[in-house]
Amino acid sequence: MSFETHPYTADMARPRLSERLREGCRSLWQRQMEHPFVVALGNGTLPSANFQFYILQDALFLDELTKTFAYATTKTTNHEEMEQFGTFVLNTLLVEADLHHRYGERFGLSPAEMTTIPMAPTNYAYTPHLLTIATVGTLPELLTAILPCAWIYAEVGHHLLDTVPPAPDHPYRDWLLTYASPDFDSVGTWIRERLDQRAPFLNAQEEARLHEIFLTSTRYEWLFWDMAWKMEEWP
Ligand SMILES: Cc1ncc(CO)c(N)n1
Repeated sequence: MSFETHPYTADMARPRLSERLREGCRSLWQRQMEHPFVVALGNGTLPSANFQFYILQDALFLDELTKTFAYATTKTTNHEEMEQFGTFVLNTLLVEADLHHRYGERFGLSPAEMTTIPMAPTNYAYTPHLLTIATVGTLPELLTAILPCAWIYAEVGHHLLDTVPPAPDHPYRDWLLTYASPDFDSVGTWIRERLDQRAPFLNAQEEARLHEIFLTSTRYEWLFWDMAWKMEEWP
């Protein structure tokens, strides 16, 4: 029986699954906002070498995130979901890649040149975490693995914009406006809705696995800021 036809019996007193997942790593979420890379990105003091490192790594990351969304289309027969995952594929390529290419241009790099840079260690570990779940995991597992990407960036974007409204000449203004936008919020909101809708059909073991996956992705999101702050290198 599919989740669409099964009666949805939400326990109103209990926080939603997505809230429980975030609550499980609350302090690490808070530490994302306080990471020196994030703070400096927000107030515009981040050295351009760090931002350049970050954008180049993130362009590589987004290619793998696009593939993860593409795999998601194969894990559902619900047309609305298939369409939304397809939209995420396109938007990741068009909206975010456009942002990256504009920054790439500022650094004098063409889109092709941007992909010749090798992945730094953290990126090289994070992306297979997503792709493994995308290929062999269930749809709730996939949704959980990508949720911190969407949710943390929206929270970071809003947090930074609220803390220091960026001046017109803020060097990272476009980045801040992209991730603090209602369009970007809707990505995380939609993923949470779909996951929460499936929550009543998961057993304790399956839910425990989701906590593990969510924590791992959240850890990698923190490490990604840290990678760019330290301009992480291979030995
Ligand atoms: C590492 C990382 N996580 C999440 C996002 C948001 O899409 C991004 N651009 N990069």
